[in-house]
Amino acid sequence: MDSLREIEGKQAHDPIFIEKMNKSCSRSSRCVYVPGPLIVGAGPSGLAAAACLKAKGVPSVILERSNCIASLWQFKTYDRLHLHLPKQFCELPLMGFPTDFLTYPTKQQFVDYLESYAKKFDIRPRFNETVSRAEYDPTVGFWRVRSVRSKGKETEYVCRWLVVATGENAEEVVPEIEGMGEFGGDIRHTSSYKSGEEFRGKRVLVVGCGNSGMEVCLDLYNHNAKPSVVVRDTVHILPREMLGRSTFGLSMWLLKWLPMRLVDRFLLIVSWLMLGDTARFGLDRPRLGPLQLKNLSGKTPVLDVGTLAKIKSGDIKVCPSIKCLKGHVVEFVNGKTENFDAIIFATGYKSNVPYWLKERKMFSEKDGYPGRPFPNGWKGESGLYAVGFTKRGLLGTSMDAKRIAEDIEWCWKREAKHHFCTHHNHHHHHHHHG
Ligand SMILES: Cc1cc2nc3c(=O)[nH]c(=O)nc-3n(C[C@H](O)[C@H](O)[C@H](O)COP(=O)(O)OP(=O)(O)OC[C@H]3O[C@@H](n4cnc5c(N)ncnc54)[C@H](O)[C@@H]3O)c2cc1C
Ligand SMILES: NC(=O)C1=CN([C@@H]2O[C@H](COP(=O)(O)OP(=O)(O)OC[C@H]3O[C@@H](n4cnc5c(N)ncnc54)[C@H](OP(=O)(O)O)[C@@H]3O)[C@@H](O)[C@H]2O)C=CC1
Ligand SMILES: O=C(O)C(=O)Cc1c[nH]c2ccccc12
Repeated sequence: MDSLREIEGKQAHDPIFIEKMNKSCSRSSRCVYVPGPLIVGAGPSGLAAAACLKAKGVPSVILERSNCIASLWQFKTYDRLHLHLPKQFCELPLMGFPTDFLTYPTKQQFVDYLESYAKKFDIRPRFNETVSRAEYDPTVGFWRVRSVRSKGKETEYVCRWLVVATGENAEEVVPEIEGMGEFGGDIRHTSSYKSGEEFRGKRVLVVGCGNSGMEVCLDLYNHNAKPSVVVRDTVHILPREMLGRSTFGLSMWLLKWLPMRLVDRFLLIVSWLMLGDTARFGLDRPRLGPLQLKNLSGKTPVLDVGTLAKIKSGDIKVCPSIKCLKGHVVEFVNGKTENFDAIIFATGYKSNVPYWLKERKMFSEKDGYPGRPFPNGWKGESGLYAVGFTKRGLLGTSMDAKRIAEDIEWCWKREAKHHFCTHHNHHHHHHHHG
């Protein structure tokens, strides 16, 4: 709140911006000028970008649709979730995890870490503000960002830099299946699955065998539910650890010395020794190796935390694609039918950027990701940036955030110098309140 008052204060003092504002803010909505970058999304990516900017003396404003930071982690993940990459690969820039965290921090530990991260860098997002539209206005050289609050109140923010941090998991993906509306049981996405507790004794069909689907199956089994999993395609399952090290860490280390093809061969051999031939249980492997596939298509290998053993023992059944639903009956594409009490879609997420960002160059309309491949997706034109769209988890987020802050700092300092000699110099004599 204080930061906003300050912005409005500055705006009120600045004849140039009042003039621009009056000319352009034709809508009845409130208009706010943001002197630094505007960041959309207060997940790890938005926080990392704000912190890196702050460390370089650049103030920013974050708009977040939810009522707290890291809403994906706080509201849309299950209870038993831990980070599945070791902690050193999940730290944000400028502040490490506390030393007492174990290798794979719990989701609560990760959320606590993010809270103290926000506190340390004095990041106070504006909550309950959903960005519904953002467009570059070439006549004034600024981005116009419209946000909607709960009572339908609109604000138009005007800024020089726009940082997109809405994430790869902004909206749930649920397939259309014939008869879905009339299914007799509980039907939901993994984003609203908390624990197997409420499924005790129930027959549950989990659709999708990514990391979410596989772990939810195990959780259901541990709560004495009867889980089955739909596997429609090939999948790489790797043990989370091999040779006493994390598979991810070991892979990163080997990639320093060996080509990806050989590291993949190594991963597949060790996986075969540890897990056996997964195809025997209905889990065929893709033709490409796990790292090559991740690199080319973004498809993440499943890091097994015990699900495979339950598939082997027959406690978790593997099913083919669903053909249609009728009452409590699920018909599969192979013609077989089976009764279920609940269906959980572990079918993943998608970006929501094409819904609100009116821009055609940087982001692909099709999938809502930057068009340029890693590591060059972070920068667009006219002060547009993206953080956290690398398909490389929090490691990718950190890289993006650092680069963006460096880029904006350069521009910001140059502008500050320029303004200092002209009509904007009073900005720099203002004191911060609160
Ligand atoms: C179950 C699960 C486990 C994961 N585990 C790991 C892991 O162990 N290691 C790892 O590196 N990665 C992991 N990931 C990947 C995950 O993407 C990152 O951990 C991280 O959450 C990405 O941060 P982000 O800020 O980019 O996106 P998010 O965390 O999704 O944050 C984006 C924020 O933007 C907000 N937002 C969206 N649209 C708008 C809008 N229009 N207006 C305003 N605000 C908006 C959202 O409410 C949200 O708070 C996991 C993901 C999931 C789903
Ligand atoms: N412990 C951790 O740290 C965890 C991390 N994660 C991460 O979170 C992100 C999201 O993971 P997740 O939620 O698993 O989503 P993913 O997108 O990774 O997986 C979705 C799965 O659903 C399948 N699928 C999609 N549509 C259908 C359909 N119509 N019928 C059958 N299957 C379908 C996909 O298979 P197909 O290949 O055929 O498209 C894929 O296997 C990932 O980055 C993941 O690694 C998730 C859980 C735990
Ligand atoms: O949790 C995810 O899916 C991530 O985005 C990070 C990640 C998990 N497993 C991986 C394997 C290779 C590269 C990134 C990841």
